[in-house]
Amino acid sequence: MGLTLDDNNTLENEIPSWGSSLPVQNVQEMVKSDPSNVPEKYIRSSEERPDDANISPLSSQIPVIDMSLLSNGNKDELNKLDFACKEWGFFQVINHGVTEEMLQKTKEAADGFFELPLEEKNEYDMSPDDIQGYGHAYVVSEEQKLDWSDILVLLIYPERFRKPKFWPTTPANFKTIIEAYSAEVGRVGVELLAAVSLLMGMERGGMISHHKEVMQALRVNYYPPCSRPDQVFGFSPHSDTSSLTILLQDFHVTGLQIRHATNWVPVKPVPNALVVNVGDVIEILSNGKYKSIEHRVVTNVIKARISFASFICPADDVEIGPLDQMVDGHEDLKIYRKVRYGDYLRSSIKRQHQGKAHIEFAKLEDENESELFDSSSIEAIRVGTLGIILSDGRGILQGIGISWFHK
Ligand SMILES: O=C(O)CCC(=O)C(=O)O
Ligand SMILES: [Fe+2]
Repeated sequence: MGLTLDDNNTLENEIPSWGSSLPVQNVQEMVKSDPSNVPEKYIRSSEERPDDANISPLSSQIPVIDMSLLSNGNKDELNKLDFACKEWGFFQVINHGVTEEMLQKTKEAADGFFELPLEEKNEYDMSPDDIQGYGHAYVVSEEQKLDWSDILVLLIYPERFRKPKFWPTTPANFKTIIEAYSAEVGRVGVELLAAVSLLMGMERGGMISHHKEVMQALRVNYYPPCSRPDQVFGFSPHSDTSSLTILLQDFHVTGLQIRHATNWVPVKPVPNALVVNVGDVIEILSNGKYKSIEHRVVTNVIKARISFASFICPADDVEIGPLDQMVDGHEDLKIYRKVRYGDYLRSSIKRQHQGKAHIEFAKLEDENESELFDSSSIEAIRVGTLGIILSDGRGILQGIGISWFHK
């Protein structure tokens, strides 16, 4: 097959590939044909299920950040952001400048797409080697449990990475609206990263330059109603591999829950607010000071829910590791190693979502574990030695010895 130039004049095979997901049944269609059916593949084990006993009443304590104050350099608001990123890893943003009309139009565009007949939506089907398009993500084995949702993933920035074949042409204004909304979200992301830069001891532009070229991806999540919301997840517990995620959620249907201590806190919609969370990149750069919090989505019996997750990420070849100023120059305090962002992202996409397990890729050996094996704390008895003595013929001997010990 020859190379094709797309609408952005990019050779399609110059667009990096981040991974793929196995094709699975369309959930929206499954519910349409039999609303009471919940196949075994979606039913979680009793230890894993959404459990009402662990639901926290602290929803109203999730911090609300006023972006207009933040942009005007208000110190109290900056301190509030510091607290939010440290203690919650999640916050809602108000006065962000994205108009109510735009939020509404964005939701209508997605409603219009998901209402299309399956055959039409399938024109945007993810190809087997891609995570862009209409389908599912993080399905890596035939055995794993599945999420009660369908998704549409689009790479927005850099523009040359877009694949127009995945952009719905119905509703007719889908592209214009999603582009306009995403540009606004990009602006909010830059503003928030400027504030985070100040908190991490940099100039306002520090984080953005650290990203080299911001990559922004959009995942539109569609969660159909489910007759057994107590047994399934709309989205399995996970943390995001982004720097920041900016989420537009349904203002009437609650579904998102975030981990706080040992409980799960529902993120109750604040009208016209955007929900923002710290992603793994900021957790790694800040050496764990700012937390990329595990979150999950639960379903309900009555109403479908749509959310728009915009992921703000660094360029593929950016090295991410704890910034020196976050450990006061103490190398030994670093809990993460330096990794190439593209490698981090790819290693996480290869895995099934299992909370924060994927961040291990960037973890240095656990301090406590290494203490456990500190030789000074072990009284060992040498039980054997294997030695090899080599002579170079001039009487100079070299020895190699391997000893084994028993405590
Ligand atoms: O639907 C939501 O509220 C959250 C979605 C999410 O966590 C994600 O897309 O990464
Ligand atoms: Fe997420």
